[in-house]
Amino acid sequence: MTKFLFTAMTTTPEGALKHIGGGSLLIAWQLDGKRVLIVGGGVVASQRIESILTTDASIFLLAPSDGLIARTRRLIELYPDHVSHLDRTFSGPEEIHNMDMVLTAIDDAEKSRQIVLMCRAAKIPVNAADIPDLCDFYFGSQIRDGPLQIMVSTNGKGPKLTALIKNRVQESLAGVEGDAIMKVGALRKKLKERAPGIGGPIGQQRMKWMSAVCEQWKMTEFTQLDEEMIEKLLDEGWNKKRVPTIEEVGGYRLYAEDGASFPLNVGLSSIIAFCAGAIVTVSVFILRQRR
Ligand SMILES: C[C@@]1(CC(=O)O)c2cc3[nH]c(cc4nc(cc5[nH]c(cc(n2)[C@H]1CCC(=O)O)[C@@](C)(CC(=O)O)[C@@H]5CCC(=O)O)C(CC(=O)O)=C4CCC(=O)O)c(CCC(=O)O)c3CC(=O)O
Ligand SMILES: NC(=O)C1=CN([C@@H]2O[C@H](COP(=O)(O)OP(=O)(O)OC[C@H]3O[C@@H](n4cnc5c(N)ncnc54)[C@H](O)[C@@H]3O)[C@@H](O)[C@H]2O)C=CC1
Repeated sequence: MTKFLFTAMTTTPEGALKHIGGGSLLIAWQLDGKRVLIVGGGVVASQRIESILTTDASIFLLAPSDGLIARTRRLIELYPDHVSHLDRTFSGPEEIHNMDMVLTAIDDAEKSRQIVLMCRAAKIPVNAADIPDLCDFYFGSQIRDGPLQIMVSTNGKGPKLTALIKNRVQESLAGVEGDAIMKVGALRKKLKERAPGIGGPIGQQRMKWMSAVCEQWKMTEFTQLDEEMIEKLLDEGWNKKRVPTIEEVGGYRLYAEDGASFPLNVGLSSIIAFCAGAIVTVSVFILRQRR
């Protein structure tokens, strides 16, 4: 099945056309400086706050104090610069005025529907936790590691399964990806300084070289990059139109596999040291017993 989906994404347009419709657009929505209204203060609202806190949006949490669960209350206390509590029940269309996004998470389906319709009239994107059919977009199960963001969605068909599939994806990660991406980001920034310009032949060359480096280096090798090594990688690589190895830029090939959590050389020497220590301890113990 996975293969099938990949095929649809990567082969000819005719192949992709077979799978048109029925899905959602998966995008990373930038909310910097935007105003997000969350209506409700229960379990789902607290999850919504946590999701939106990963962005740079201003959150307005509209719910009566006596309906807040402890987690929501705590989030309001912890992040006063990001979350403003509006202590009341939803009163009418003026509540959505100037909002860029609205999320309802209330235990009142009729009110939720009314809020959605108000948002629709005002052209404000809206998610109603209890009415999938009326949502402009769905939430999904998320994995986050710095700039790495992975979302699993079943398009409203099986929310619990999203969490289980997310766990499987999480298990397949080495835990170094976020760090590696940060370093790749720093490398791309320096490359653009060295070879500036948007598009054109220089843009093509930059993309080709960056893609080649990403393909040939391991994730764990990227994590070693510091400013000095980045300069060397650009001197020896970009300037000479080739991809140097990690050793050539002053790093070392530490890991047997991307997922290995200890350096091979340190790992081996630790094992030898451990075995030697164990032999000495056992010998001393046996000698003492004999006396
Ligand atoms: C359509 C959608 C709208 C939206 O909320 O955006 C929606 C709708 C509904 N969920 C309901 C139930 C449950 N939702 C969860 C959990 C999650 N639900 C999430 C998303 C979504 N839920 C959107 C579609 C996502 C998709 O399919 O890809 C997750 C992924 C993200 C998040 O909410 O942040 C988060 C897991 C996060 C994580 O753990 O990683 C659990 C399990 C649990 O709580 O442990 C249950 C109980 C078990 C079950 O029903 O599966 C019901 C009530 C159904 C009823 O009354 O029977 C409705 C309304 C309905 O379906 O009518
Ligand atoms: N999308 C999802 O993942 C899930 C959705 N749900 C649905 O989400 C909804 C919320 O679930 P929970 O957070 O568990 O509910 P909850 O009962 O814990 O919280 C409801 C909150 O809404 C507030 N509220 C009610 N009417 C309000 C109004 N008019 N104005 C402002 N605040 C109001 C209450 O004070 C309370 O804080 C339910 O309809 C539930 O069926 C439930 C589980 C998962």
